[in-house]
Amino acid sequence: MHPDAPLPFAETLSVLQTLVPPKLLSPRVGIICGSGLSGLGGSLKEVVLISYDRLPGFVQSTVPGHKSFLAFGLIGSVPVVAMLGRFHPYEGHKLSSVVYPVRVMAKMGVKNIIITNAAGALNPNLAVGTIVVVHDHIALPNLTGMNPLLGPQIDSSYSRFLPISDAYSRSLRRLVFQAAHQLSLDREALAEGTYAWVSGPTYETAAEGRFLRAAGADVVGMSTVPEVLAAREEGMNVMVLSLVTNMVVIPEGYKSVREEVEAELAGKVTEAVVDEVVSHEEVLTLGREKGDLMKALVEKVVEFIGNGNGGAV
Ligand SMILES: O=P(O)(O)O[C@@H]1C[C@H](O)[C@@H](CO)O1
Ligand SMILES: Nc1nc2[nH]cnc2c(=O)[nH]1
Repeated sequence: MHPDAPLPFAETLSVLQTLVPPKLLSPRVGIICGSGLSGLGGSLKEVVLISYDRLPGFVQSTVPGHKSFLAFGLIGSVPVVAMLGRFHPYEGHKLSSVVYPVRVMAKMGVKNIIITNAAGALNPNLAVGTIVVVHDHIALPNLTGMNPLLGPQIDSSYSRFLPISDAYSRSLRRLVFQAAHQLSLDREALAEGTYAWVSGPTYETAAEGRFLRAAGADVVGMSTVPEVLAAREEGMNVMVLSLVTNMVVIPEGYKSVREEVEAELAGKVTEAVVDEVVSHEEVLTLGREKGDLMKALVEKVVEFIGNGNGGAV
C-alpha cells in the first residue's frame, strides 16, 4: 500500500463504470491540461464530463485556469480521457492525491499520456508562445525528499528503484514534430528542452532563475514531474508539452543601488530601474492565446497514436 493509503481505486472505477458509456471506458490516451489549457475538453466528441467531487480519491483543483472535470470523449475515433484541471502540491494536496488520477488512468488501460503545462522560460533563446517538447527534467524537490514514489510500494509488481533517464518517450516526441510538420507550423513554434520542477507557489527570484539555467533547465514550472513519475511507474509512455507563457525574470546584470544613489548625489542623471514581475494573469492570457495551437498538436498526436504510428502503443 502507498503512503496515506488505502487508495480507493475500486470505488473510483465503479463510479466511472456507472457514468461513462462502455465505448469510452477504455481510453487509449490520457491527457492532462495545464494552466489555461483546458479548452481541449471543448473539442472532444461525444464528451462526458465528470466533476471531480463525484470521484472518490479525487481532490479539487483550486487554481484559476484549472477546472475540476474528468472528460471522456473521442478525438477522431480515438477514445481519450482528459483531466480538465490538475492538482499541485502547493495547493496543499498530498503528492499521492496529485498523482492519483494518473494511476486511475492506468487502471483504465491508458498506455500513453500527454501532459501539458504552462512554464516560464529560463533559456533566453525561447520566445513566449513557444511550445517546448520536454526531453528531460530537473526536480530539486525529488532530489531533496519530495517524490510521489516515496513510501511503501503499491504492490510487488511495481519497481522499487525506477529508472527515469528514459522517462520522456522518444517515439512520442517524434510524433509531435511530425504533427507540427503536418500542421505546417513554423519551425520556431516548437523547441526541445529540459523542464525544472519547483514546488511554487512563488515564482523564481532572479538568482534562482540563474541557478536553474546554469543547471541546464530551459523552462520552469510547478507541476508535471510528479505525474510523469507516477505514469512511468505505471508503465505508460509519457509526452510533455510546456507552453512558454513568460520569460523568467533574469536581468542581465545587477544594477547597484549604491552606485545609483552615489551618482544621484554627485548630480548625475540616472536611468530609472523598474523591477519586472511575473503574474498568473499573464500565464493565463498566453494560455488562452496559444490554447488552439496546443489543442491542434495534441489532437494530431492522438490521431497518430490511434493509427499505431511512432512505435507508441
Ligand atoms: O498547472 P501548470 O503547471 O500548467 O500551471 C503553471 C504553474 C503554476 O501552477 C501556475 C503559475 O502561473 O501555472
Ligand atoms: N515556477 C514557475 N512556474 C511558472 N508557470 C508559468 N510561468 C512560470 C514561471 O515563470 N515560473
